[in-house]
Amino acid sequence: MATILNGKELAATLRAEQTEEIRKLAPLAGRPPGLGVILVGDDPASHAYVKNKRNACKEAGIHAPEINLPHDTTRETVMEWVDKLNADPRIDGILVQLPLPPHIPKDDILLRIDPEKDVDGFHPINVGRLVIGEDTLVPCTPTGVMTLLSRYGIPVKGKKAVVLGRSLIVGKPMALLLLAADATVTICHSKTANLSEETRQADILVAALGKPLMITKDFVKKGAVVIDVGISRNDKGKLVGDVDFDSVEPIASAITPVPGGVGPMTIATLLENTLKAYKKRNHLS
Ligand SMILES: NC(=O)C1=CN([C@@H]2O[C@H](COP(=O)(O)OP(=O)(O)OC[C@H]3O[C@@H](n4cnc5c(N)ncnc54)[C@H](OP(=O)(O)O)[C@@H]3O)[C@@H](O)[C@H]2O)C=CC1
Ligand SMILES: Nc1nc(=O)c2c([nH]1)NC[C@@H]1CN(c3ccc(C(=O)N[C@@H](CCC(=O)O)C(=O)O)cc3)C=[N+]21
Ligand SMILES: [Mg+2]
Repeated sequence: MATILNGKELAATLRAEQTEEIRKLAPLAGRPPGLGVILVGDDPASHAYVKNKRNACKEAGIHAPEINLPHDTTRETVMEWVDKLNADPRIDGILVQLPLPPHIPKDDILLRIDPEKDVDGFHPINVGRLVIGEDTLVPCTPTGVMTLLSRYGIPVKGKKAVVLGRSLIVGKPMALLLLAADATVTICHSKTANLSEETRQADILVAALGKPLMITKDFVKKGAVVIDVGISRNDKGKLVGDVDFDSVEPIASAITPVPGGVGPMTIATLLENTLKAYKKRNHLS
C-alpha cells in the first residue's frame, strides 16, 4: 500500500499560501502580479490547460490577460505580442502555450521572452542558470515534482533517481533538479538499450514519456517512489498517465495519481514562479 501523493490537495494548500502573500504584497507594489498568456490556435487540450491556469490566477489575485491568436498567425505577430508583454510594467510573467503551430519556430519565440519574465524557465539564459546552479526561474512541472517530494518528506539525497524522458519542459530540468538535490541521476529515452533494467534500479522513478500506461510493475523496484508526469487520453476520453497505477501502486512506497498528481502542481508552480518574478521586479523580499 503506497502513500498517494495528492498533488491536487497540496496545490490547493499552496494556492491559499500564495493568495495570502499576494494580498500582503499588492499594496506595497501598488498592483497585483501579472501573468500574460499567449495561446496560438485552437487545440482543445491547450485551451483546457490555459483555462485551468487562468482560473488559478484569478483565485489567487493575479492579473492574467490572455492573448488568443488564430492558428494562421505569423511568427512576426507572435513576436510583437511577446515584445508588448516584455515592455508592459504590469506584467511579471509571460507564458507562450506549447505546442505552437508548426510554421512558428518555437526557439525564436522563447528566445524573445525577457528572461526575468520567463515563468516557464525555457529561455536559454534560465536553462543555463539552472545548469550552473544559480537561483532562477525553473520549469514548472519538474519544480512542482520537487515541491511534492519535499512537502511529503521524501528524501532525495543519495537516492538513485531515474528520469524517463529528456524534453526541455520536463525530463532534462527534472534530472538537473534531482542532481542539485544530491540524487544519483540516470536519464532514459527512446534509444535507451534496456529500459526496465535501468528503471528497476530506481529509488525514485519519474515517468515523462507520453506513453499511456507503459510503466507496469515489471519496471519498478519494490518500495520505489513513482512520479507520473505523463498525461494522455484513452479511447474513452479519460486521462491516463505513463504509469499503470493499478499494477504499480501495490509495490511502490509512494505514487502520484493521474489526474490529481503532478498536473495541479505544475499550475501551482506557475503561480509561484509568477510571484517570484513579481517580487524580484518590485524589490520585495
Ligand atoms: N503533468 C504535467 O504538468 C505535464 C505533463 N506532460 C506530459 O508528460 C509527457 C511527456 O511530455 P514531454 O516531455 O513534453 O514529451 P516529449 O514527447 O517532448 O518527450 C518524451 C520523451 O520520452 C522519450 N520516450 C518516448 N517514448 C519512449 C519509450 N518507448 N522508451 C523510452 N523513452 C521514450 C522520448 O525520447 P527521445 O528524446 O529519444 O525521443 C522523449 O525524451 C506527456 O504525456 C505530456 O502530456 C508534459 C508537461 C507537463
Ligand atoms: N508553455 C507551456 N508551459 C507548460 O507548462 C505547458 C505547456 N506549455 N503546454 C502543455 C503542457 C502540459 N501542462 C499541463 C498543465 C497542467 C495540467 C493539469 O492540471 N492536469 C490535471 C488534469 C486537468 C484535466 O482534467 O484536464 C491533473 O493532472 O490532475 C496538465 C498538463 C503544462 N504544459
Ligand atoms: Mg497529474
